Amino acid sequence: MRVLASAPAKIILFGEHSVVYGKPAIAAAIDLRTYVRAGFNDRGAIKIEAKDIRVPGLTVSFSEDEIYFESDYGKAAEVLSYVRQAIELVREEADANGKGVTVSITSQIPVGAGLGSSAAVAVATIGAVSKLLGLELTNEEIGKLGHKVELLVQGASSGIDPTVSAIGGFIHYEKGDFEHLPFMELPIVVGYTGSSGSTKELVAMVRRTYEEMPEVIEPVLVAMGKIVEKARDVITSDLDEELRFAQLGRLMNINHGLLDALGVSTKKLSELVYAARVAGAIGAKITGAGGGGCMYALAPENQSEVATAITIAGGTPMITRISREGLRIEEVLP
Ligand SMILES: Nc1ncnc2c1ncn2[C@@H]1O[C@H](COP(=O)(O)OP(=O)(O)OP(=O)(O)O)[C@@H](O)[C@H]1O
Ligand SMILES: C[C@@](O)(CCO)CC(=O)[O-]
Ligand SMILES: [Mg+2]
Repeated sequence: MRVLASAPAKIILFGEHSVVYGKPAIAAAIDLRTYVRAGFNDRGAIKIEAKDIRVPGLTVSFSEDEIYFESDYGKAAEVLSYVRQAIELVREEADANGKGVTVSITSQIPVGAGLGSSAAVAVATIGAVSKLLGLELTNEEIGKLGHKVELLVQGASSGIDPTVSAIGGFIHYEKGDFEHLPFMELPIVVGYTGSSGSTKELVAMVRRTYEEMPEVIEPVLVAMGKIVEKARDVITSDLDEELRFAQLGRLMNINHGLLDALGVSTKKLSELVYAARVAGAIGAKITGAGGGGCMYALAPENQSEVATAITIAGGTPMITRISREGLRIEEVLP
């Protein structure tokens, strides 16, 4: 038997980092996906084939008649830890420890770019392997297992990324509980800096600053939580669209300033944010953990001008849509 599953990327509209401290956040699944194919092997081993991930530390040396491959095995294992933990958790749930499982991954999501590649790969792996092992899990349960994977690998995770990747759509999230917000088409442009940041390291960096000066950082996190509540009120209000976008844009700009204050912006991210605003976006901010990765801009009138400005500033623009669907079983073959 073989199973193919897919799970989407996400953007965090408001509330990244503060959500790790129990504050609310708003996120949406977007139409970039990670695909995981799972099957059995008879070696009793976990075998992972990850086609889109570069393994750091691989060295190949050539001599007259031999080719040597040398690899930093520690780093290779670390890079695959989300997938490995996901498979181990499902094998445990299914009482199938020791069962040989092979997974093969292909992904459209840039890695370490704030678009939830870690959550999508964990959720799609859990989806494919649970189906393979005959476990009946709801998408919500799979999101919770994805959260466990992120906690095991990163040490800290709010769970918002695996939740939105598993269930899809547009959500308000707080301490493990989520609520679907009314669906709205968001005229956004995502701008990718081309560099990556590790969520594990960025979350740990914010934690260190918080522990050094809680009296300074706590009010920043509280303000971020208030931004999210205000944004939810705007999204669910019956104000006309123009007014709603104008208010959301201002809230995005304030949220970006506070993320910068936490130290998770970079020169390039801020350049893309300002380039988008100058080109007419009504709001722009980092999305995800920062330290590189992506920003997004709200541009109801002029998505293509904003995309061009992001390109001129050295970024890669992506015009994406919200994905109503989360985890999807694409194919089950006997
Ligand atoms: N296609 C993939 N195949 C295997 N592992 C992947 C894949 N995509 C992501 N990962 C794992 O996820 C890690 C990146 O996760 P990280 O949380 O740091 O960034 P992100 O999820 O892309 O961004 P954010 O958490 O800010 O939304 C990679 O180093 C790798 O371990
Ligand atoms: C930085 C963070 O808030 C969002 C990463 O997409 C981490 C998390 O919520 O687990
Ligand atoms: Mg991640």
